[in-house]
Amino acid sequence: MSLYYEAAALLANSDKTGGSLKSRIYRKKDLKSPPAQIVALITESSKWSAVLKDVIEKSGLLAEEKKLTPTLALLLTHDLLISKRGVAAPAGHVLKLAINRHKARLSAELTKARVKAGHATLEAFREALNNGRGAGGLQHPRWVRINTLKTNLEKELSSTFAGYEKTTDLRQVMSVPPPTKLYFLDPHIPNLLALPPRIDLSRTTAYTSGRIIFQDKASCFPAYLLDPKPEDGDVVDGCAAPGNKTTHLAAILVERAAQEGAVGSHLDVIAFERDRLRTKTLEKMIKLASADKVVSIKGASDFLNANPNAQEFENVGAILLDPSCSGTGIVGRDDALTIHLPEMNPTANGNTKSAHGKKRKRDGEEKAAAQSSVPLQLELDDSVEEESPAEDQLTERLTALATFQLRILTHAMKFPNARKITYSTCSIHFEENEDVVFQALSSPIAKQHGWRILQREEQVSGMKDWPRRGVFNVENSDITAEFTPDERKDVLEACIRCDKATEDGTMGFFVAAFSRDKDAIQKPSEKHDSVPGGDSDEEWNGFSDGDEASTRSDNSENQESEASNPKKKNKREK
Ligand SMILES: C[S@@+](CC[C@H](N)C(=O)[O-])C[C@H]1O[C@@H](n2cnc3c(N)ncnc32)[C@H](O)[C@@H]1O
Repeated sequence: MSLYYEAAALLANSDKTGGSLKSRIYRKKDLKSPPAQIVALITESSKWSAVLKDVIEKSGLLAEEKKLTPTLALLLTHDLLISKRGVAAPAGHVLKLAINRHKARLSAELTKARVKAGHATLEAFREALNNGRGAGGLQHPRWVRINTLKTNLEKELSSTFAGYEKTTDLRQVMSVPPPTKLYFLDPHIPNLLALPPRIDLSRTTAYTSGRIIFQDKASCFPAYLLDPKPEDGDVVDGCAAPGNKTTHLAAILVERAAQEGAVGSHLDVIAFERDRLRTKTLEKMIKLASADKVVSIKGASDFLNANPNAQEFENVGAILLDPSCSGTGIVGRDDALTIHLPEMNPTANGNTKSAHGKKRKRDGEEKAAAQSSVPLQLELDDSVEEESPAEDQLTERLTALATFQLRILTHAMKFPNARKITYSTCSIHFEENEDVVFQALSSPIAKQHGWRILQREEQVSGMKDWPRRGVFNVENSDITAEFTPDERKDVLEACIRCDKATEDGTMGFFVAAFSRDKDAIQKPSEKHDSVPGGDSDEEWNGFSDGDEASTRSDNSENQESEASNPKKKNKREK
C-alpha cells in the first residue's frame, strides 16, 4: 500500500478507531510508510486544502480519474504541485500516472489561485499560508506550561528556550513572523509561557519527555484557582482525560508540599475518567509528566457512580470538575486540523458525474465525498482536551449538557469533607456556565451542605486580578428571583471568563470556584451511609416544576433529556 493509500485510509478512519490522528497513526503497527511521513503529508496538505479543493474541482480531475477519491486527489495534488520532492511513488505507479496526466491543468489552476490571492510566487503563497493570521492581525499563541514535576522554569529557559528573547508584550508574541524566537512569561499563572504560534516544539526532548506541556492559558485556571494544599487532603479530578489539569493539580500540590516543608507527606490526586479509550491517553500523559506518584487513576469509571460517603473518599477535600461541554470556546489550533476536500460533483464544471451516469464507488468514500463541502475536522495530538462543537444541534445539546453539568457539580457537593470545588467548561454559553453556577448554588444540596461561591477577593492572586468576569443573560435564566441584585452581582464577579480571539490570547473558557466553611462540614453522625441513589440528595436534578426529576442510571450527558429538566424546556418555549 502506498503512502497515499495509507494516509487516505487513516483520514477516512475506516477502522473506526478512536483517538487523535497522531495516536491512531503511531498505534497502527502494519503501516508500510514511516508514520512521520504520513503525519507530514496530512498536516501539510491540510494547510493547502482550501486552495487545492478549488484547484482540483476546477481541473475536473475527479471526473476523469476514477481511481482517485477526493482525499487521494488532495494528497497527490499537494505533492505534485507544492511538495519540493514531488509525488512519492515509482514512475509507473498507478496513482502517479493518474495525477501526472493532469499536471498542466492543475498547475494552471494553482497559478490562477495564487494570482487571485495576490502572491507573486509560490514561496510567497506558502509563507502567507504558514503565517495564517487571525482577527486583528493577532494569532493565537502557543501556550507552554513548564511541568514542575520534572523541571523548573529557570532550567527550561536556559535549555529549551535558550536563544529566545523575553518580551513583556503578549501582543508581540501574537504578531511576530516565524521563526522569531520570543517568549512571554504569564503574569497570572506561574510557570506558563506564551510563544509565537508557529514555533514547533513537538519534536523537542522537553516536549517528548514531558518537561513541557502544551496547555492553553485558560485551561490552567481551574487547578490554579482550586489552589490545592497538602492539608486539604485528597484532591479529585472528576473528568480527567487527557490529563492536562490533573498533572497541573499534581504539580501544584507537590510544589506546595515543598514550600510548606511537607515533603514526604501523603499526596493523592484521584483522577476519574469515564471513557475507556481516553483513559489510555490519561495513563500515558500522567506517566509522561511523572505525575504517577501522586495521581491514582480511576479509569473507565464514572464520577457520578462514586459514592461520596465511601471510605476511600473520606479524605477528599478538593474537587476539580471540568466536564464535557459544547466546546464552543475552542479556537483553531496548531494541534487541530481542518481539511477541505474537493467535491466529486461540483456543479460548476458540470462534467463530474460518472461518464456513464453510474454511481461511483470509491473505497467507501462516497459518503465523505457527498459531504465534502463540510471540512474534515481532526485532532492532531492527544493533548487536545476538549470536545468538538456540535453546532448543528446546539440548542438541544446545550440543554442536555447543562443538565449533566449541574448534576455532576451537585454530585461533587456531596463529598462530606470537601471544602473546595472548581467547575469549568470551554464553552462560551451562559447556559453551561453562569446558569449552572446559579442553579447549583440554589440547589437543596448546596444549601444543605453549606456550599457558597468563592468570592473574587478570596481567590488566589492572578485569578483575583483577572479582569474578565461572569456575564448574565436574563433571557436565558429563570434564576433571577432566587438572588437579590447584590448577590447576583457578587456571584458574577466571582465567575471567571476568558474570551477567544482577543488580545489575551486565550480560548473561550469559564471557571468558578465553590467553597464551604469548616463548620458546614457534616459530622460523622450526620452522614448518610448510603450508596448513590439511596440518598435524598440523589433526586435533585436542577429546578423542576415538581415532576419528573428522575434518577437516571445511564449517567450520560447525551441521554439527559428535557423531561429531567423541565425548567430548560419551559425556557425554550418562552
Ligand atoms: C473536557 S474533558 C476534560 C479535560 C481534562 N480536564 C484536561 O484538562 O485534560 C471531559 C472529560 O470528562 C470525561 N467525562 C465526562 N463525564 C464523565 C463522568 N461522569 N465521569 C468521569 N469522566 C467523565 C470525558 O470522557 C472527557 O474525557
